[in-house]
This record gives sequence, structure tokens and C-alpha cells, in this order.
Amino acid sequence: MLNILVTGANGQLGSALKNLEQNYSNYTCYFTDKNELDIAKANAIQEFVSENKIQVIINCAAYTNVDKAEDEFNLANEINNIAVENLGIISKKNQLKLIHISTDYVFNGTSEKPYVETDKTNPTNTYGVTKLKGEEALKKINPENTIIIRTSWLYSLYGSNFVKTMLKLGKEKKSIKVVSDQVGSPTNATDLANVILQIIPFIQTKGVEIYHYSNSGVCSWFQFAQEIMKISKSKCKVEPILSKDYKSKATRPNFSILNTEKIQKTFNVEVPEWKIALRNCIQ
Ligand SMILES: NC(=O)C1=CN([C@@H]2O[C@H](COP(=O)(O)OP(=O)(O)OC[C@H]3O[C@@H](n4cnc5c(N)ncnc54)[C@H](OP(=O)(O)O)[C@@H]3O)[C@@H](O)[C@H]2O)C=CC1
Ligand SMILES: Cc1cn([C@H]2C[C@H](O)[C@@H](COP(=O)(O)OP(=O)(O)O[C@H]3O[C@@H](C)C(=O)[C@@H](O)[C@H]3O)O2)c(=O)[nH]c1=O
Repeated sequence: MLNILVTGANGQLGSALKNLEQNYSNYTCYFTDKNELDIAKANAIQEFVSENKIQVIINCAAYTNVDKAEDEFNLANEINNIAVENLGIISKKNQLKLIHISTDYVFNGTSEKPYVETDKTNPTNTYGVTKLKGEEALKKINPENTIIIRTSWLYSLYGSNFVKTMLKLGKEKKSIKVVSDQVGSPTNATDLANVILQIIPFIQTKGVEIYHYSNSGVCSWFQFAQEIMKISKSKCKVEPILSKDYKSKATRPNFSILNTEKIQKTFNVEVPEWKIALRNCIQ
């Protein structure tokens, strides 16, 4: 039996893990969100770990509102950076496995080829800055058996995400405008959750190791929206626009594609194609 603590469990990834837990009879998962266990409270985490003999932490807790983060650096930093540092310290002290999730937004999006784990980071928005600080804090503590999985454009039928926004707009509007000059790879939260649960027994690292995981294939947000409307049989027309014509507080990278070879080679995991993964979610 493995005792696993999942933080931020009411969010997208946490909910996806909850749905899959039943397939792993050798795992006892403790699903907690802010109300039960605030990751910013180090003492509470340590107590929970000791009381429940936790062996693995999957940190799904995060501040993920990209635009709002521009005005709330301190709050975003507390959750995405300082609390992550605490998790790193606790993992090292208690010799736990730690799986932390990060983002494509740590890159500035000027690359011309899919980002590998060692590529230079340089976030263009506050959310990305705080997530990168979290990564760096973990690397500094460098606990054994800790991995960071960077993912991109995560969606599910839970929480808030681009797919849910498009499904809603698809019912309400005759037409919408969506940016066509930002490209990336969407990721179905269920696919990522499956990968996490599969690889836990095989995580064995001397320090922090970074992996990239997204669904395969590439699209712009515009093409992603078009496909969402198609699968959901919405009549809403999607029109392409340029980022400069879409008003938002935070800037997003133009190129967000992650190279997923390392995680595939290391753990032999599946990477479903994005259109198939999207269909699996919506249908
Ligand atoms: N969403 C995306 O497109 C992407 C996400 N990621 C990363 O993947 C991970 C999972 O993301 P996702 O599931 O979408 O995130 P969500 O925003 O859906 O879920 C995060 C959860 O964490 C909770 N939370 C916030 N603060 C705390 C706290 N102090 N203690 C405990 N729980 C807290 C949130 O509660 P509340 O909602 O009440 O604040 C929410 O339930 C995150 O690390 C994110 O940065 C990476 C790439 C893309
Ligand atoms: C709703 C909407 C968005 N857009 C654009 C804005 C933006 O450039 C892009 C995506 O918008 P969103 O605000 O939904 O996505 P955003 O919150 O930027 O999504 C990001 O979330 C964080 C947590 C991550 O880690 C990233 O990987 C990424 O998934 O689509 C339109 O052009 N038209 C629209 O009607």
C-alpha cells in the first residue's frame, strides 16, 4: 500500500486523479483542498504527513488565474512558490516522493522548436514568474525522488479552463473571436492524471528531475476553439484574431509546444493525440 496526499484536489487535475483512483487498488489517496489542508501552512502539512504516514505527495494546488495574477503577485507567489518550497523541505525531511506540476508559461514562446526540459526559461507573465520561482525553489532544496511535470493548456469538465469557456460561449453566442497566433498542445487532465498514477512506483531520482507532458500534435487557440465547436456540434462561428487585438492583462507565449520525448522514454507512457483526447473529454 502507498499512502498518497493529493493537494488542491478540487481543481481540474485533482478531480481527474479522484476519478482514476479506483483503478489503483494499492494506493490510498488522501484528497485535500485549501479548506482541509492549505499548502501555504507548512506545519499543517507536516502534521498531515506524519499522522497519515504519507509516502507520496502529488501537488495539484496552485494559483492558476493568469490575468488576475498580474494584480495579485503576492498571493500567486505564496501558493506557486513559497508553499512549493515548503513542500520540498517536508519531502526531503520525510523522504517522500514529490510530484509537482508546472507550466509551459515558464517559457517566453520565442522558440522555433518544441521546448525540451533544459531549455532556457523566461516567463512573460506573473503567473509564469511565480511558477518558475516554485521550480527553482524545489531545485535548490533538491529532494530525492522529486519530479516536476510541466504541462500545457490543461482542460477537463471540472474547474475553469478554455474548453469549458468555449462550450459555454458556443451555446450563448453566434460568433466569437479567438487568437490564432499562439500555438501549443492541449492536455486532457485525465491523460496527465493517468500518467502520474502510472509512474509513481518508478520514480527514482537523486534530486529534482523535470519532465514535459502534453497531448501530441499542435494547434492555435483558434484551431482548438474550432475543434471544440465541431465536436460539441455548436453553430457558433469562430473567427481568428491576432493577440495584439485581444485585450487581456497578461501576455501569453506565442509558442508553447513541449517536447515530451523524455517522459515517454523514461516511463514508457502514452501520449494521445490532442483531437482524440478532446473528443474523449467532451463526449
Ligand atoms: N490549468 C492549466 O491550463 C494548466 C495548469 N498547469 C498546472 O497544473 C496544476 C494543476 O492545475 P489545475 O488543476 O488546472 O488547477 P486548478 O486551478 O483547477 O486547481 C487548483 C486547486 O488548488 C486549490 N488551491 C489554491 N490555493 C491552495 C492552497 N493554498 N492550498 C491548497 N489548495 C489550494 C484551488 O482552490 P481555489 O480554486 O479555491 O483557489 C484549486 O482547487 C497547477 O500546478 C497548474 O499551475 C500547468 C499548465 C496548464
Ligand atoms: C475566452 C477567449 C480567450 N482567447 C484567448 C486568450 C488567450 O490568449 C487564449 C487562452 O485563454 P485562457 O485565458 O482560457 O487561457 P490561459 O488561462 O492563458 O491558459 C493557461 O492557463 C495556465 C494556468 C497555464 O498553465 C497554461 O498552460 C494555459 O493553459 O485564448 C480568445 O482569443 N478569445 C476568447 O474568447
